[in-house]
Order: sequence, then C-alpha cells, then structure tokens
Amino acid sequence: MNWTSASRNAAVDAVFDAAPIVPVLSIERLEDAVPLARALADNGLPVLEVTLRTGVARAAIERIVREVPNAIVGAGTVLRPDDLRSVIDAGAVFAIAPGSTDALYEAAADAAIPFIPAIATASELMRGLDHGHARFKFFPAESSGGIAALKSFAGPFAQVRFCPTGGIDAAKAPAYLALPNVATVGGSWMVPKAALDAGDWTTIGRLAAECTRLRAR
Ligand SMILES: O=C(O)C(=O)C[C@H](O)[C@H](O)COP(=O)(O)O
Repeated sequence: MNWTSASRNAAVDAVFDAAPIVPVLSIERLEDAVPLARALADNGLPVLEVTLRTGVARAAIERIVREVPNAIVGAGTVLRPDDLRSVIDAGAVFAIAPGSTDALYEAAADAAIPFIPAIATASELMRGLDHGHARFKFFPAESSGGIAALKSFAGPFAQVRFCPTGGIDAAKAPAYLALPNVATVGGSWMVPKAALDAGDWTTIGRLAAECTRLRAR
C-alpha cells in the first residue's frame, strides 16, 4: 500500500470511528484470546489493541482474526519495523505504537496496514505531520497533560484527531470523548486482571457494554 495522507487518515478514521473505546489487551494465556475478544466485540467494543507485551500476542492476534469475525484486531506496543512486519503476517488490520520513531515511520509508509504512532508533545506531533500522519495515539495521556493538553493541541493542530490512552478509566473517559479532537479512547479498565485471570467473561462483557454508554453524554 502506498499511503497518502488522505488515504491513511481515512483508514485510521475507519478504526477510530468503529467504537468509542479501544480495549488495550495484554494476553498471557493463548486460550483466553478468543473468549476475551468475543466478550468485548459482542458487547459493543469491536476494536481491539492486542499489545505485543506477551509471548503469545502474535498467536492471539491470529486466533482472534480467525475465530472472531466481528472484531477489528490491531497490534499494540509495535516498537520496531520487525514488529510491524510480524503483526501484518499475523493478520492485524492496524498497528499502534506507544511512541514514534523514524524507522517506524519509514516502515509504515508502504506497509499493508495503517500505522498509528503515538505522540506526547507538540514537536513529536509535528514530526508525525512531516511524515504525513494526522491521526495519533496520545500517550501517556493522563501524565502528559490529559484533557488540557488535547485542548491546547486543538489550536495549532486543528486537523489532527487523537486516541488518548494511558491512565484513563470509566470515570475519566467521558471528558475525553467530549473533546472535538478525540475520536476514541484507549484503556485497559474494562479487562480487570482478576476477571481475566478467572476467565470471568460475564464481568468483562458487562464492563464493555458500559463503555458503549460513555459516549452518550
Ligand atoms: O503497550 C502499549 O503500547 C501502550 O501504549 C500502553 C497502553 O496503551 C497503556 O498501558 C494503556 O493502559 P492503561 O493505562 O492501563 O489504560
């Protein structure tokens, strides 16, 4: 794919606009991947960020892609060009990073799937704009200025849309979603570790359903 700014923005917007909240997942046991993805996607959160923080992450992406057709599966914690290539092979439909590097921007320029870099400062954002990106994860959102920072970015960078992630929970998400430059919000609060460890898909499904009501404000 030879991305233009417009085609990349459109591809990322299709992901951003598919759900108000993006669960950020850290899957330790491969057998959890499909029931977890179903609990989320069947309760209104189809966009999933499966982080490459665990050994089974790529295999988890493959399984979810194969067995949960209503999920929109992306890979998170993509740090290097090799990560990008391997998640494309696994079937991820988007890739997202906690930051941004020249190496990743170069690898993303002709990658088969859209890449969503993260920024925390105006200068990082401007480097992304130079590479033709106008859709970013804002990470780590809460500790990088949160709502106030996003309001400040809206002035000079009116064309940019964000997915703030990092330190956000159900109580904080509505104020982010109310900002015109916030498309969707990432977070892990709907997958509490105790529920995941216990295979309590009912609780995770209920928390996911609650996320879909956060946009109604
Ligand atoms: O691993 C990555 O690529 C990340 O960007 C980190 C995650 O986005 C945050 O860990 C979000 O998690 P919470 O703060 O628990 O909601």
